[in-house]
Amino acid sequence: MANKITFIGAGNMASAIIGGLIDSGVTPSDITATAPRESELESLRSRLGITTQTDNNAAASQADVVVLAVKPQIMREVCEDLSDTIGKHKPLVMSIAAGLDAATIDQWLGGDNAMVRCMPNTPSLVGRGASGLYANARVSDDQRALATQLMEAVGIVEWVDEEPLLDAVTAVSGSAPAYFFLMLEAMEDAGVTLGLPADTARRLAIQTALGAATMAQQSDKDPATLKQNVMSPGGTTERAIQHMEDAKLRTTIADAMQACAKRAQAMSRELSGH
Ligand SMILES: NC(=O)C1=CN([C@@H]2O[C@H](COP(=O)(O)OP(=O)(O)OC[C@H]3O[C@@H](n4cnc5c(N)ncnc54)[C@H](OP(=O)(O)O)[C@@H]3O)[C@@H](O)[C@H]2O)C=CC1
Ligand SMILES: O=C(O)[C@@H]1CCC=N1
Repeated sequence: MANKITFIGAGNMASAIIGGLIDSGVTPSDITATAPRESELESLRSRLGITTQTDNNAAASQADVVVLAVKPQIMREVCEDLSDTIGKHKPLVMSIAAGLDAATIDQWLGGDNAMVRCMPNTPSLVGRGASGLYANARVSDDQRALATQLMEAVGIVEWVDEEPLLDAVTAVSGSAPAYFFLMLEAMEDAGVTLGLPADTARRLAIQTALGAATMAQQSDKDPATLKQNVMSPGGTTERAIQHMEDAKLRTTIADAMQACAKRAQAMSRELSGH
């Protein structure tokens, strides 16, 4: 990938994608990241060898792809400040912000931009990311291929044809690493209550999560069948799963994901004003 990529914002999500891109073979000097504080950039520069800048416009003016990776709440201010530079150079603009639609960001950038909205997740850092992508009508086939290539360097890519579906992607994968981390926390705590040392419980729970996800990915059986295969009639797993069903764990998960998608929609209304 010989394109110059600039990340506006160098926090958790940008550094996860950048780390994954470098591991996948992208030349560090082709990547620039910006943030207001030199102290935050210094550690990224020394750890990853990328170029850093505190000046968003200077960084964007060099780029074929500008990835907007700041918090949604400051996106307007950042975009309005970048609008002249983006208007002049017309890079492909990718936003990874939750709940901010492409048309609003395009308008803040001055309009008529090729925009890809992307909902990535933090496992991008280890090449196991999952990203949902949506392109506006100005994105060319080559730019679409470039966005795919960029995010496939750090995981899998699923394109959606309708932009609101990105709120569903946020619920299913963008926010979802946190659901699994919560499960790991709870399993470690319960393992300790049952008498295991914390580090032993943590290692066993993590390996089991990895093993189950790998089986689900590689098997031709669906998750329900794989679950059934662990459950001997009258055995231990059946008792555990029955407890989860009685406690309405499925409903809790469904409600949590609805709340996640609704929050993305509400953020969009709050921040775009429509
Ligand atoms: N974290 C996640 O799992 C995911 C996040 N996202 C989206 O990614 C975006 C970033 O989230 P996340 O990485 O978690 O947030 P962080 O707060 O970790 O990162 C935001 C970055 O933007 C920098 N920043 C602040 N103001 C400016 C500015 N004016 N110009 C340039 N950079 C600036 C911050 O610097 P400083 O620290 O100095 O303020 C920081 O480096 C959000 O829009 C979020 O919705 C999407 C999917 C998953
Ligand atoms: O919590 C958030 O708002 C961001 C978006 C998806 C994951 N983290």
